[in-house]
Amino acid sequence: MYRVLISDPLSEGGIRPLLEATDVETVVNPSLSHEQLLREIGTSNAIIVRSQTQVTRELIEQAPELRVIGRAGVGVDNIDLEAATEHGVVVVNAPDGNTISTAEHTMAMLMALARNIPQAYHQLKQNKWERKKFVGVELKDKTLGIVGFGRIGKEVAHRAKGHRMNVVAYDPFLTKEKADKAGVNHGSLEEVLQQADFLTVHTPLMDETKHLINRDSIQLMKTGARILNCARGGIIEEDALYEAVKSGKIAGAALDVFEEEPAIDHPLLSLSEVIATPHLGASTIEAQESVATDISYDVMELLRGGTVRHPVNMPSVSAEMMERLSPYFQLSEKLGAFLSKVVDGALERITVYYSGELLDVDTTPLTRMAIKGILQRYIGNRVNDVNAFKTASDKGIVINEQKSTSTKGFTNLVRIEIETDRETRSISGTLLIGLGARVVMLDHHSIDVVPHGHLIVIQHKDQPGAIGRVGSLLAEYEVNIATMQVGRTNQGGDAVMVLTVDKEVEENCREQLAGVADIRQVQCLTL
Ligand SMILES: NC(=O)C1=CN([C@@H]2O[C@H](COP(=O)(O)OP(=O)(O)OC[C@H]3O[C@@H](n4cnc5c(N)ncnc54)[C@H](O)[C@@H]3O)[C@@H](O)[C@H]2O)C=CC1
Ligand SMILES: O=C(O)CCC(=O)C(=O)O
Repeated sequence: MYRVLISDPLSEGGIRPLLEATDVETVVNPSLSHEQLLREIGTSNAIIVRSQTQVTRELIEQAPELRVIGRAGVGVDNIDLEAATEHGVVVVNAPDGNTISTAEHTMAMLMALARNIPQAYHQLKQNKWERKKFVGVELKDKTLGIVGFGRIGKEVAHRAKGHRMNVVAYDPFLTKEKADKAGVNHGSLEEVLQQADFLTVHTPLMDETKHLINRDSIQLMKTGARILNCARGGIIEEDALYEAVKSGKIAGAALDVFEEEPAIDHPLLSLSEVIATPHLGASTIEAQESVATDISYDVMELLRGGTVRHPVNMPSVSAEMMERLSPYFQLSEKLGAFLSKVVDGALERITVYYSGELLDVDTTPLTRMAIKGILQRYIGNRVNDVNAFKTASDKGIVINEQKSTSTKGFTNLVRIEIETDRETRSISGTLLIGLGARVVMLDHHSIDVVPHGHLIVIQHKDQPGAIGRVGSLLAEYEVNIATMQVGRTNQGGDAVMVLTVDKEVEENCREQLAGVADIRQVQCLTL
């Protein structure tokens, strides 16, 4: 049974899949104190939040069972991604469901800002019929500068064009060609700032975007321009905006978000030119139902061992690529686990080679599984596919990935090589259609072994009688041999025997096997 904690208000309809799942216990409590939250997360396998709950390192460290943090929305700046990754916790968001609502909210703010609607409404409610004071500006033929041309930025552009505005956008991923296709002008950040009558930001809040719009950038803007922020507080430097509005450089601002929320008694709110909403961009029935449904499905999918569409702290793989790669996940992990259990010494370097069908695909997810398989021997399930690379690099292990044209006659081949301070060993495996994973080489010996169950790997000298002696000894310990493979380089030379047996081999038995003439090393492993 999985335990999922929902600590922010989420649409009831949206979380129905979770409430109805027979393998999930869902705890919904959006008003937990900090102490209660620490206690509740301690036994949860997943937590789902919006923007209120701060998923801090402290919280993550209190949650030994936590596997997933689900964000019902886009921004993940309230989640300590580094701590989540370090602890192998997958962070997943639901970025599609609130795009339209946030773009529509931005347009509502744009129009309200241009026509002073909140201010005029406020006066009228106080029985003051003021008309002269609230003369606005038209949007038609004005330039809307958009910083951040992702999902929301694009939807805002589309709507602004409906108002016959000129749109100029800046985004590091926006090329002139893409801008032409979207019917907007492409500019540098400086150009967007210089040309905008209205400037709206739609980037995530990250180190690179913190105070992206600051005193210096505001100086580049036209006097009398207006600024909107329906993305995140902190993208615009609040003190600089305050001064710019106060001085008349900026004619007005519309803010849905603040550096610190809830924003109560905020200096910007004291300015009549500043209109504001309390982080309502995504607050529509449709958006809330949509993000809650998306995140409920993805959290359940992850807990059940599946894959998700929008992982935040691991690279997302397209559905098509996932279909091609997923059969190799187990092969890579098992090869890694196998090799880690026979290699001796402190790990220094892991190199994974791919060939055949795997030559032209991004094999990073397979390397991640291989590393996970290897490191599990040393740190158990503290390593997983989220933190595999980070864990390896924290331990000073160098990871290499290489494509190779050497297929050894197989349609696909994964070869892992581990270098330690004592030796270098390698294993190769392939995926046989309809038959599954096979180990086809251990070091330079050809074998054919299913990487599963209890295995005995014996390094020996190729001499008559070696196999018989091993068989007799195992029989004495009532260990039944299921399969046996022998690989050798040349007659009378080094050889390897890999046996699959029906039960775990006792240490006594292993020691006696190791004492048999011509046997150099015996290793027992379970995969
Ligand atoms: N007010 C609200 O309730 C809501 C706010 N948001 C905020 O809006 C943000 C944007 O959401 P989406 O459009 O869905 O995200 P998105 O990921 O589709 O788009 C963000 C864009 O910002 C661009 N970007 C990143 N760094 C940049 C930089 N230095 N300069 C210019 N562009 C940069 C990215 O390349 C990307 O194209 C979210 O990160 C979230 O913080 C999202 C939903 C609701
Ligand atoms: O959950 C909310 O209402 C906030 C939405 C938001 O800011 C986001 O999705 O980034």
